[in-house]
Amino acid sequence: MKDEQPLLAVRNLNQQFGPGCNNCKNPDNRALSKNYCEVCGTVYACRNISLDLFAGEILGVVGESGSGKSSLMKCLYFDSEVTTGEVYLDDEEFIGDNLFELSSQKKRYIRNYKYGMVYQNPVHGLKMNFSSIGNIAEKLIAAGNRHVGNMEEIGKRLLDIVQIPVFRMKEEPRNFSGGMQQRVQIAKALSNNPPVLFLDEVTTGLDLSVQADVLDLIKRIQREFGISMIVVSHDLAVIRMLADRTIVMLNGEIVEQGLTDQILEDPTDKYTQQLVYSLL
Ligand SMILES: Nc1ncnc2c1ncn2[C@@H]1O[C@H](COP(=O)(O)OP(=O)(O)OP(=O)(O)O)[C@@H](O)[C@H]1O
Repeated sequence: MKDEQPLLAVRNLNQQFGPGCNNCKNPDNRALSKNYCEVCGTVYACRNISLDLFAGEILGVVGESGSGKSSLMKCLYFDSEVTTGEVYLDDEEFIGDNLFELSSQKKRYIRNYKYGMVYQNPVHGLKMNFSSIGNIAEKLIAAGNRHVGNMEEIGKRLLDIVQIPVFRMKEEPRNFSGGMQQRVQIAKALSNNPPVLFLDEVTTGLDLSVQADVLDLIKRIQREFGISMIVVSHDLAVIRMLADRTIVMLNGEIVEQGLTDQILEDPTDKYTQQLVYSLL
C-alpha cells in the first residue's frame, strides 16, 4: 500500500481558535497534555495532522471527546477553515492543487461531485421537511442532474441499498427512527457516487442493535462500491469493526497510527494502550 499514490493526502493540517500568543506560539512552551494555551486561551483543535487515505480503504480516526476528530472532518469537508495546511486529491481535475486554497465555488464542486458526508446528527445532513427521496434529489441536483425520472430511479435504488422500504420514500426523515435517518443520510451521501466518504460518529447515540445494523451497512457499501472512507469515532469497537488502518488522536495531535489489527494487538502509545485496554 505504501508505494501507491494516496487518494487523499493531508499534510500539516492545523486549526486553531484564537490568535495565539508568545507563550503558545513557541512549541517548547506548549504542554502536550492539553490542546489550549493557558495564557491566551487559544484552542489548538488540530495540530500538524498528516495522513493518507488510499483507494478502497477505510481509515479510522479514534480519540476521546475534544481530541479534534470532528474538527479534522469539518476541515476536510470544508465545513470550517483550516488555519494552515494542505490536502491533495488524486483526481485529474485537481492535480497538484491544495484543495484548501481553492475558491469556495470549486470547494462546493468537490463536495457535490467528489465527497459524501454523513454527520452524527442527521439534522446536519438532511432537510427534515423534504421527503427522503427529495433529500437524495437535492444532492443529485447540486451535482448537475435535472432529469426527474432518472433522479427518482437513482433515489429508489439508493434507498433500496440502504434498506429503506421504497414505499416510504415520500416520507420525511423526521418521522423515521434514528437508524433510518442515518440510512437516508448514507443514501444521500452516496448519490453522486463519490470516491471519498466521510462518516462522523454515525452510530453514536443509536441502540446497540441498530448500531450493529448501520455498521454492517457501511461495511457492505465499502465492499460493494469500493469507496474510500474516513470514519471518525470515539468508540474503538466501531473502529475495530470498520477500519483497515487507524489514527489515534489526543489533544489535537496524532499520537499513533497503523494497521487497526496492529494497533489493537500491540499499541505503543500510552493513551492508545488505555483505549485498547478499556475494550477488554
Ligand atoms: N468553533 C470553535 N471555537 C472554539 N473552539 C472550538 C471550536 N470548534 C471546536 N473547538 C474546540 O476544539 C477542540 C476539538 O473539538 P472537536 O469537536 O474536534 O473534538 P472531538 O474529538 O470531535 O470531540 P467530540 O467527539 O466531543 O465532538 C475542543 O477543545 C473544542 O472545544
